Amino acid sequence: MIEVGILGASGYAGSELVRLLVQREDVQLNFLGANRQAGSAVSDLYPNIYQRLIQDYEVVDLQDPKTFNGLDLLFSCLPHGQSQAAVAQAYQAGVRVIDFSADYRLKSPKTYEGWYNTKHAYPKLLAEAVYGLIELHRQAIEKAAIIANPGCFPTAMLLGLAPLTQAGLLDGVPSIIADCKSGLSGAGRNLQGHLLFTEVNENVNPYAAGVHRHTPEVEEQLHRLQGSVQTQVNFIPHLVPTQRGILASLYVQAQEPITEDELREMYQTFYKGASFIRILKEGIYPQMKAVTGSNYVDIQVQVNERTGLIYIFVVIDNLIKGAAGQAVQNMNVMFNLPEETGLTAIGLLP
Ligand SMILES: NC(=O)C1=CN([C@@H]2O[C@H](COP(=O)(O)OP(=O)(O)OC[C@H]3O[C@@H](n4cnc5c(N)ncnc54)[C@H](OP(=O)(O)O)[C@@H]3O)[C@@H](O)[C@H]2O)C=CC1
Ligand SMILES: CC(=O)N[C@@H](CCC(=O)OP(=O)(O)O)C(=O)O
Repeated sequence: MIEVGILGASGYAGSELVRLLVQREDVQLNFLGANRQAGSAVSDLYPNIYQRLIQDYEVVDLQDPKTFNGLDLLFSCLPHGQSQAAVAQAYQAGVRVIDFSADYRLKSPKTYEGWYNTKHAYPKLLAEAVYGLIELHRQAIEKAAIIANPGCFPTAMLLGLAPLTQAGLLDGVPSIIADCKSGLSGAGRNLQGHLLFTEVNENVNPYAAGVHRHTPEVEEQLHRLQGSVQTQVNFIPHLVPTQRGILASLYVQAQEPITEDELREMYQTFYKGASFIRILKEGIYPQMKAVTGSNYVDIQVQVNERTGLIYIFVVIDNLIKGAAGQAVQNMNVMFNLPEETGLTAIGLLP
């Protein structure tokens, strides 16, 4: 039995994690932490899991050593900034932790402070954290004490760009365009900004173009693959009126000729054995809906021989592969379980 505790269980990402874990016989939920929702019943807030959970959300005191008694793993689904101390306390108590926030994703405290306008109080711990993208860092994840679960947009962008980068096809490319769309649950339950139905329904708009905080996260990972600081990412997120889902459309100027068949084969080879990556057949474009409710990642590649541009399209469910599903995948690998355990549901379509 894996005994886990969840902080931020009442949020969208945390509740998706609860939904995935209550269906597991080999996982025990020791506590479900919350802030404003503390004291309310889980099933009042999330009636979809009504019959499974009768416990209430609670305020979790991480200063109390009893909190960590018997705990094998802490999930922190807190907002960035709030997670820093929680992760450090779990680490100091010898409990492994998976952090959903961005607090431990960047290796440089200076970069973190620059993009998040928050000082990092535990800069030494950044070296301990493993970036939890299993398709790239499996071996380190197996042994990790701290997992920095990747951001939802970076998950889609990096899975789309990794094969190309690994093959050296991004070398010498000064910049790429990452045109991304996200559903509304990406903003969390505690509504950031003006996500009123009347404003977002039947509407699409870009935001934070070129200045979104996921930019350094993607660049840092790409540069690790490139072996040096090279390609810059123009990341332009858009809000679309879906509940869930991310579509990343990535545009890269090819430096040398490559055919679409060669490119597709390169992706198939790179992701051979990757349980959740589906490289689609020629002519089929990925759709958000096809992965909604699942941990799958659908990818298509295309070469425009006229313009020399490579197109890569990636879809994920932001709350599953972009958050809770990826975290469960990491947990499975950390505890020597088959990676797919509890994650094999397929998407909901229509
Ligand atoms: N939504 C998404 O698609 C994704 C989210 N993430 C990351 O996951 C984390 C959670 O995001 P999300 O679920 O969307 O956000 P929500 O706003 O929906 O949830 C935030 C959670 O944190 C709790 N919380 C906030 N402040 C405190 C505090 N001071 N003490 C204790 N609990 C607190 C809230 O409790 P309460 O509601 O009771 O106040 C709630 O449970 C973030 O770091 C986010 O960046 C990562 C990938 C994708
Ligand atoms: C639609 C929307 O608002 N999305 C959020 C994504 C937030 C998120 O989930 O952040 P992490 O993945 O870094 O944890 C945003 O753009 O800020």
